[in-house]
Amino acid sequence: MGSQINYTVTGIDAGAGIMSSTQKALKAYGLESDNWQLQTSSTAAMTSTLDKAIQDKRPIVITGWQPHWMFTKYPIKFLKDPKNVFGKAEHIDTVVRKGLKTDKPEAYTVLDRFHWTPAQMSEVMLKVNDGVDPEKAAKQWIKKNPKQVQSWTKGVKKVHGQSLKLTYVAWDSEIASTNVIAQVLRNQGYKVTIQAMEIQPVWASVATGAADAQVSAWLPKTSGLFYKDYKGKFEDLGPNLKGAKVGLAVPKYMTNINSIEDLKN
Ligand SMILES: C[SH](C)CC(=O)O
Repeated sequence: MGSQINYTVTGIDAGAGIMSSTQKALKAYGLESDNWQLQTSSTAAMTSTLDKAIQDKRPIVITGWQPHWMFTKYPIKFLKDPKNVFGKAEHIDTVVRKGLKTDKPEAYTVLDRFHWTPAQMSEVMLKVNDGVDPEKAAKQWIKKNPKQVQSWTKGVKKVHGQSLKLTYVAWDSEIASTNVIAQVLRNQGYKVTIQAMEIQPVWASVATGAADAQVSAWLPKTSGLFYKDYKGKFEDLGPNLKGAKVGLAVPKYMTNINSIEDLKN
C-alpha cells in the first residue's frame, strides 16, 4: 500500500507532539526502513489534502486526533497501535505561569475550574470550521451554556481591566478552547489577549511568565517532552478536557488497513 501514497504520512506543524510520536511510530513499526516519511505541513493543509484524497477515494494516512471535526466530516478511522506508541487516551491540561495564583487569583480560579467535554469542544470547532469567527463562536457557546460557565465563575470577584495573556497553537481544538476561556475571562473584566504560535514557544511563554496561561497541553504523551523540559517552571491545573485521542488515521474505504502494522509491505 505504501507505494500508492509514496510511503508518506501527511502531518501538521513540525513542532507538534503528535509529529514526534509519529516519527517514533514509523521507527517502532519498521516503516522507516521501508522509506516511509512524515510530511510536515499544517492542520489546514493536512485537512485539505485529506479532503481531496477522500473526494478521489485515494488512500491517505494522516496524523489524527479527537476531538476534531475531521472525524465528524469525513469517514475516517484510527489505526490500531498495538505497540502503544501514541498512548491510549490523552487529556488536555490547563497550564499557568508560576505566581498567577498570587497576582491574579480570580483568573487563576476560573482557569482552574475550566473543564468541558469533547462534544462541547467539537460544537465550537464545527462552527469555526463552517466559517464563524472563533470569538463569535465562543460567545455563542457561552450564551448557550450559562450553567456550565457559572460553575467556572461562581463566587469569583469581577476585575476591572487587568491584562491577561493566553498563548495557544492554531490547532482547531485549541482555537476553540482558547477563545472560549478567553471570552469567559473577558466577561469577568480582564483585558485578554490571545496569541497563536508553535507548541514549544507556547510552553516557553508560560515558563518565562511572558504569558499567563495556555490550555493546549495534550498529555501524558503528546506534550510529554515539553512537560519534562519545563518542569518546575509552570503550574499544571489539571485537565480542561478528558477523553482525547491521537494517532494515525485513514479513510474507512481502506478496508485492509486497520493497524499501523498493516502499513508494512
Ligand atoms: C494537535 S495534536 C493532538 C497536539 C500535539 O501534537 O501536541
